[in-house]
Amino acid sequence: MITFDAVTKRYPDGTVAVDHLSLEAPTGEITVFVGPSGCGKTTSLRMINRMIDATEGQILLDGKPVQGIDPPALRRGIGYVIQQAGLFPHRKIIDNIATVPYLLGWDKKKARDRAMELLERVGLDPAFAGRYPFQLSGGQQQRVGVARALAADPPVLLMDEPFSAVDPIVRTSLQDELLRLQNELNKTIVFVTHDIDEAIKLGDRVAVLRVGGKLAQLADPKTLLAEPADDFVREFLGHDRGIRRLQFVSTEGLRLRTDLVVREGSGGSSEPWLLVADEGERPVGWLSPERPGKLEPYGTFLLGRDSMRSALDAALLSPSGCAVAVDEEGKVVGVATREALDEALAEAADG
Ligand SMILES: Nc1ncnc2c1ncn2[C@@H]1O[C@H](COP(=O)(O)OP(=O)(O)OP(=O)(O)O)[C@@H](O)[C@H]1O
Repeated sequence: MITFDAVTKRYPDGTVAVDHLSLEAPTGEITVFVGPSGCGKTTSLRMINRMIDATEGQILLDGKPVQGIDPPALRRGIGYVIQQAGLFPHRKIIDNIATVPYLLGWDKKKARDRAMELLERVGLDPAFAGRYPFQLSGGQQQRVGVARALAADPPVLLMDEPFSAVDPIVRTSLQDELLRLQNELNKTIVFVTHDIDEAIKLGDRVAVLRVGGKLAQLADPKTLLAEPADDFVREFLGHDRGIRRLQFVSTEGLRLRTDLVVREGSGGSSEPWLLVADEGERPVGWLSPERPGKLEPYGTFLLGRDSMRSALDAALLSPSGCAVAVDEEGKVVGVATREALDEALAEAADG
C-alpha cells in the first residue's frame, strides 16, 4: 500500500505542483492519477520513488516513510515505466530488460533467462532479444519498457503516460496486455495519464487532480462516472459520461428472444426481422421477410461478459436495431430487441 499523507511539493521558484495530497494506492490494485496538463501527476508519481522529494507531508510504502529509505534501495522495489520507453539505445533488447538484475549482481545467465521469460510475458517474439531498440516499433519498445520494469519482480510499478506516444490501436493492445499481466502479477501500480478513457479502463481507483495539485475526487471508475464530485470533474469526464457509464452495466439480465432466430431457408413470419443462424448455431445475418434472400449485417455481444455499451453498439451495427447475444463459442443465445435494450437502459438510468 502506498499512502500519501498531506503531501505538498513546492518547487524552488514557488510553484505549488502538489497541494496537501492525501490518498491511498492499495496493494495489488491499479490506481490512476488523471487530470489536465500541469496538475501535478508526474510530480506526485516521482515523489513515490524519490526522484523528487516532497516539501511537506509524507509518503509511506507499506507504512514506512519513503523519505527514510535510501533512494537506490527504494527503487529496487519499484519498477518505473515512462513514455517512449526510455530504452538504452546501444544495448540489445535482452540486456535492456536485464538492466536491474545486472545492477543487483545476478549472474549473467540468470539475468538473461529472466529477460527471455519476460520478453515472452509481454507478448514479444523471443527473436527480438538480439535486436537494438531502433529496430523495434514504438509499441514493441513500450512492451520492452514494461518487461524491464518487471525484471527484478518489484512489488510496485510506477507508470508515467507509458502508452501515450503510440497510435490508438497499439495503445488499446498495450492496455489489454497490462490488464492481462496484472491479473497474473497483482502488482501495486500507480499509473499517470491525461486520458480519462484510459483511466477508466485501467483503474481500480481513479484519482482526478486539478491544476494546483489538489485532489478533486478519488473513486472507482463506476462511481466516478455516476457521481462526479463537482463541476470540474463532470467537465473533465466529458460529454460521453452517460455512454461510458454503460461500460459498467452488465448484459446478464437482458431480456432475449429466441423465437426470432431461424435456420437458413425458413420462410413466413409476421416479424419485421429474423436472425438467420447456420447449422452450428452461428449468426449469418438479419432477414427482413419483405426482402427475402437478402441478408443484412448483424452485431454480437457476449452475454453476461460484454457490457450494455457493447450490446448497444451491436444493435447500432444492424438495420434491424437488434443485438445478437452469443456465448463463448460464438453460438447464438438469443436476440435483444430495441424494446429489451430500452428496458435495460431505463433500469440503468434509474440505478
Ligand atoms: N522543476 C520544476 N520547477 C518548477 N516548476 C515545475 C517543475 N517541474 C514541474 N513544475 C510545475 O509543476 C506543475 C506540475 O507539473 P507536473 O509535471 O507534475 O504536471 P503533470 O500533471 O504531470 O503535467 P503533464 O500532463 O503536462 O505532464 C506544473 O505547473 C509545472 O510547470
